Amino acid sequence: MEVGFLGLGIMGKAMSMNLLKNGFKVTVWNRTLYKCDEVVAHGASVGETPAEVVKKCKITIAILSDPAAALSVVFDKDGVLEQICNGKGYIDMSTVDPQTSCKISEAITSKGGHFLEAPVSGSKQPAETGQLVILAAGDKALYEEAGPAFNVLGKKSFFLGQIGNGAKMKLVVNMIMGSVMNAFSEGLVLAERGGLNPHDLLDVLDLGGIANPMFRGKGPAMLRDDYSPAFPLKHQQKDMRLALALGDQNAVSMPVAAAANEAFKKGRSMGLGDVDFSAVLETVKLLKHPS
Ligand SMILES: NC(=O)C1=CN([C@@H]2O[C@H](COP(=O)(O)OP(=O)(O)OC[C@H]3O[C@@H](n4cnc5c(N)ncnc54)[C@H](OP(=O)(O)O)[C@@H]3O)[C@@H](O)[C@H]2O)C=CC1
Ligand SMILES: O=CC(=O)O
Repeated sequence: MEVGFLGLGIMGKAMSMNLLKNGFKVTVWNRTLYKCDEVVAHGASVGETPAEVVKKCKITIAILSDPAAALSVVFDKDGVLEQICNGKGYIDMSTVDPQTSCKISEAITSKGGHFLEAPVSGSKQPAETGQLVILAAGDKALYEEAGPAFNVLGKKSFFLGQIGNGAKMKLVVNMIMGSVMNAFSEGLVLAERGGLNPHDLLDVLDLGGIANPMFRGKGPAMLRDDYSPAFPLKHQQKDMRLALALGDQNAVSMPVAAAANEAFKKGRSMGLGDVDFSAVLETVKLLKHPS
């Protein structure tokens, strides 16, 4: 199967490499062209524009930063809309809000194309090892057609019904993840300032009822101040912001998520937007040790 792939950031590069390794023919496009080099070295072709990729491929996948990027690649000059037509499918795996997904869906389907939103849960390493969780909604026939690609990219796919449900599920999951990361960061600092060994805290957490792969995976690096980006902090803050808007729309009070959003915003203001979201720990460390 020939697949188009738009966006070769942390996730897109890992996912397109996985498709190549598993025998898919892949044509890629990235706004910053040099980021295509590594996947081209592994056999990918390059399209000069999103439109050119869609023209060549029956199914095109995108995974881009945020709603503005997702909309730009579809609606701008040389964008997806210029070539999408009957018989072609477009799958947006970016984390966006349901309104953005609906706007893209309406535009694609008004041209006769098929659209699926399919944001993913799981980060750089699950993307590299094909262990993502795929949260799809929209065109069921396209979901089934994309099954062989989803089986390579993920360990489990969910079909959640109408457009918007995939985005909503992803935002709920990431709202919880961002809130938990803040509580974890406060715990690490509290343990250390309270005279405990934070490595002991990691061991204790790992044996109890709140044991968590995120604590196990990121905790030791956080204690070394190592924030190599797997999930950039700026994207986690975008997800908190979009989840809070969903809370607004549904009159759900979310004081914990609102506080977590503020902490990620603080992280951005400290210049931490491009490092891993676990760097929110630095916003807790900022508070002075009581004398
Ligand atoms: N990293 C992670 O752990 C996970 C991320 N996600 C979500 O997946 C998406 C991608 O994340 P990730 O790969 O980490 O992000 P990156 O920041 O590494 O990559 C972002 C991609 O979007 C492209 N892009 C940004 N703005 C534009 C624009 N205006 N027009 C065209 N292309 C644009 C970038 O192009 P360029 O190279 O030119 O800048 C790049 O290809 C996000 O929505 C994120 O929330 C979901 C699950 C896990
Ligand atoms: O969106 C981020 C993730 O780890 O999932």
